[in-house]
Amino acid sequence: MSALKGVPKPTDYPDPETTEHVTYNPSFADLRAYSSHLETTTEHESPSYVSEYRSRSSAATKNAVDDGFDDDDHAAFERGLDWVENPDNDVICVDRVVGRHPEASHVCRLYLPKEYGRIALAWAKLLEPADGEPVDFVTVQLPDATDEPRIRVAPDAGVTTVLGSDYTGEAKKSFLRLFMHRAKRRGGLGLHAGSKRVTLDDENGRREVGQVFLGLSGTGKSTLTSHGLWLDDPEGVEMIQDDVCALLPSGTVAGSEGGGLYIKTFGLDADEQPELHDAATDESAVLENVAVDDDGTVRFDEPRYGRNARAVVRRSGLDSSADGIDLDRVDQVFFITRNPLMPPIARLSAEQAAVAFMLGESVETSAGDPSRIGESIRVVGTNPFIVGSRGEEGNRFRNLIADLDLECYVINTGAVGTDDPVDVGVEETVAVLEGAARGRIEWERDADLDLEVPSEVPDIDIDRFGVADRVDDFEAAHTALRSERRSYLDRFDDLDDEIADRTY
Ligand SMILES: Nc1ncnc2c1ncn2[C@@H]1O[C@H](COP(=O)(O)OP(=O)(O)O)[C@@H](O)[C@H]1O
Ligand SMILES: C=C(OP(=O)(O)O)C(=O)O
Repeated sequence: MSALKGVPKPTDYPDPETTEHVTYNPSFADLRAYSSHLETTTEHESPSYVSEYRSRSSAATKNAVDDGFDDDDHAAFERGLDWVENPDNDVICVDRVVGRHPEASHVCRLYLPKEYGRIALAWAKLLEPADGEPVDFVTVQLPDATDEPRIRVAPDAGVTTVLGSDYTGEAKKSFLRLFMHRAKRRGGLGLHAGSKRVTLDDENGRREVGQVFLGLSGTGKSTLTSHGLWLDDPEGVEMIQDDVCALLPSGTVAGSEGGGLYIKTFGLDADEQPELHDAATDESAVLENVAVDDDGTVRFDEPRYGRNARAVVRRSGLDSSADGIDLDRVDQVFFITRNPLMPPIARLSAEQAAVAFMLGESVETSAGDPSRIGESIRVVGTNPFIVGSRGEEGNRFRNLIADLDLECYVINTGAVGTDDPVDVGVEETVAVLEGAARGRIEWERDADLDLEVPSEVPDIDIDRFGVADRVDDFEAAHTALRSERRSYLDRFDDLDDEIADRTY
């Protein structure tokens, strides 16, 4: 039993190099072997697993900054530490690095029971190996420790204990949450966002456009950052990062995961998303909660184990991956929404962008709370992993983008309209993004929405997506939405008034 009271520091955990019962940095092959009893091997020779927990347990997650910890919370850390220290346990420990930029790079250490090698395998493929630097973040994940999940995060110490959940996303997000927290402590901001670089060569000459996409889990960051926009050489797209970035005061958008992506696979279609489909059917992928028959046939179209089916795909297996994970310069920021009263794209002023950031309008997806799929939600920064004041987060976002000459847009990747809704499909969003990158969208003021919306987008019939035409009593719905937005923003005491005053 550890003598420690409270939250351990990373250095309080046993040294995996010298502790006999800890298997340190096993190979991918070994990690796979430890979970062979849980594996169905796919037709592509990749391993596939089914987990008991198939999404994050957000309601069971507390952090010491926002929630305040009592003895019970501290006991969760002691439980994790005791388990790692106990020589009777078969412990594996894997080190990885999150982030490559010198101002946003941290060594992460994950401890797990050996039989859950599959979690370490999937997670280790997302990140890059560490090179012996001191450890910054530690997570202990013990899926069988409790009947109900309990996830406790101590941001300043850099440690997380996950009890009772075997979902790989808990390990993944435990480190990314702290990566974002450290970026904020250093004057930047962690973003739940992906980034890409689009190279264009058209009548306006050769140029590169850096794009960043902020969105809630399951709303399109990976899909849109990985998509090649159907461009042909010498034009092209590079996926730089798909999930979490750090906006540094210099304007650089530093990436976090240098090894792979944790993509959603339900409905993954070879024609619609060729790059991701190829990567998910590569031997190097790790599948979770995907329908795989006993003979190894993979069925991405079947929600056999729920809709939050996932694959870890390697950047090396993804055609659109860039070598780097940092975007030196961002030109365009897209807020992904799923609010049915929003058009497929609207152009925002810098002040409206800070409003969009704060509103974080979306709907619940299978990655968040599967029991509430489709319900409207607001999450500041579309980032459920913020630690600390949300209002200050909005002020920081506005201050950081104020000096960068950015174009900001909100895009709706869900349905437009409530009474006669129409889905904005991936192909339509991709056309909108290509139009925005080339500067070929014609804009007009929409008096109903009080926003700038497209009158023309090359290759799609944008008139099909008129919001007011698809809502029976649009005026009443829009008035209610505006006042709801305003009272929501009023809840953030420390949000600067000039941001709240720009509510659209
Ligand atoms: N217009 C759209 N744009 C992006 N994704 C869409 C769109 N319509 C439907 N989808 C689906 O939504 C899901 C988005 O998941 P993903 O890209 O993994 O989200 P994230 O990376 O934000 O967690 C995919 O299953 C994708 O096929
Ligand atoms: C892993 C998760 O996040 P994302 O969908 O952003 O990959 C998750 O929320 O479970």
